Amino acid sequence: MPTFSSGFAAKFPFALVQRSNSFPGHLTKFPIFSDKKHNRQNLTNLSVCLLNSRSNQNNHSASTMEEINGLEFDTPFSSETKDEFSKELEVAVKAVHMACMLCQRVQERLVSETHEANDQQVHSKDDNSPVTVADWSVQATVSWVLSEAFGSENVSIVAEEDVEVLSKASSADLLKNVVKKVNQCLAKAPLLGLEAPSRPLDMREVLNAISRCNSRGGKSGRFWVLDPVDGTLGFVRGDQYAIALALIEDGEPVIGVLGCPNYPMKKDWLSYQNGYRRLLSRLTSPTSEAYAKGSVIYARKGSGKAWMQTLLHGDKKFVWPNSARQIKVSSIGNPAMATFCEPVEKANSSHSFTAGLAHSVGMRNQPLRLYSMVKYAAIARGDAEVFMKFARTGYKEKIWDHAAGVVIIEGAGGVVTDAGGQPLDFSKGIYLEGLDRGIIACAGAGLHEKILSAVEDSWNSSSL
Ligand SMILES: Nc1ncnc2c1ncn2[C@@H]1O[C@H](COP(=O)(O)OS(=O)(=O)O)[C@@H](OP(=O)(O)O)[C@H]1O
Ligand SMILES: [Mg+2]
Repeated sequence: MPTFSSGFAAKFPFALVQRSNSFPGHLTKFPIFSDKKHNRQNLTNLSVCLLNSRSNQNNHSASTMEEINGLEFDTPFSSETKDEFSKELEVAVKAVHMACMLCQRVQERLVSETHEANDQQVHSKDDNSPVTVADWSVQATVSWVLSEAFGSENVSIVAEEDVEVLSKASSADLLKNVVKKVNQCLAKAPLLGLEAPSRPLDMREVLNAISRCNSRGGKSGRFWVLDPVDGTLGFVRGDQYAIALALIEDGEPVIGVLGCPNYPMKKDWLSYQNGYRRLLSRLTSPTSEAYAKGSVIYARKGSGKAWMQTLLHGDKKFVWPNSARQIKVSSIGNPAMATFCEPVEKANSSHSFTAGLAHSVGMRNQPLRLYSMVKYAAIARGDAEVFMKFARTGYKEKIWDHAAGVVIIEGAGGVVTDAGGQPLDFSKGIYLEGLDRGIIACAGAGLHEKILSAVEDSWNSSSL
């Protein structure tokens, strides 16, 4: 049910409301009141509410967009408009909420422990990238939840982690810790309306849940894609990270869910990279509104919408779809006002090339450097206008680092392509095969075109 601020009601005095699902159907004008009670009476049983904007929706002033972004909808999928993939979406969102709770707990400990204790929590994979107890625990938890909901024979998952390190004899304590975290997390399933296991899972069952995620993707059929902790560096540094889950059908991502446990409620806090948590706790009290952080963002392909929910706290129950708020990309099209985001690590994307591109299109703001797919979330929430990533030649982007983000940005009204303007191809296995140079996501088509042509102009003279 939407609620409206008095400012919004003054600007948009009525809503066009559709009584049936036959779009555009019979539209009726309903006055908008600034109090919940009147709107509730007015809008009960009405399935679609089209806001009567006096101006073009894509052309709102910043203050108007804030007000639209601030609308509370607690029924993104009403019973009358049940859509394809609605059960998949519901289960995926709930699984990601659970994963967020698990990660928050692990990160709290990681950042509060001594360096020596931390060394035992962070492990190295063969490629030297870091992995923590949270990566395996989230992968086991999400795999178990999806298998329970849809039957393990129907669930195919591509995910980042395997059980190689965990299965070594020297990893016995680590495995015990993972099993403990998974069981603690699954015990909370009833809070989300999901079933908890009838008894705690044992080591074998946890290892099975992790290694079940061994799909290699492909161009036909349905599979899930999971990055249990994206931005592991940010995670271990007490900074931004994300849990990313997507569903791919016949090579196309159809559902995207991003858990962003440290996404601050205030946009300004996003720019404090490194030591984000320390800074936040120094400047605000844990009870203040600014401290409140964390969201789960999701979208379903073709719905033209993206949604955001705040994280669960304490023993509060979650009743789907809980309180979801629609999010939209920024309406800023002028490069001089736009902000671009990019990976924190120079090794993951050329900062000098993106700085040159930004300068040539007239972007003047400092880049927002964020770990993980929180960058996709920032574009979808309207907190930045452009995301660019240009990895070194030879690096192959993985599908789990992008699938959820693409669905969400598109749902929020933005555009994501490679640097040649082609959609990302999720149908070729675990890599984004054929990716042309880099990834460019934008709030609007105008900015996107400008950056694509800047890439064409400067690529040959770059060292990439
Ligand atoms: N060399 C290189 N170039 C480009 N990308 C790489 C590279 N190495 C790894 N990765 C993948 O990038 C994921 C992290 O990307 P981010 O955008 O979060 O980078 S950064 O940490 O902010 O610098 C990271 O995801 P996680 O491993 O889940 O953290 C990797 O999948
Ligand atoms: Mg990743």
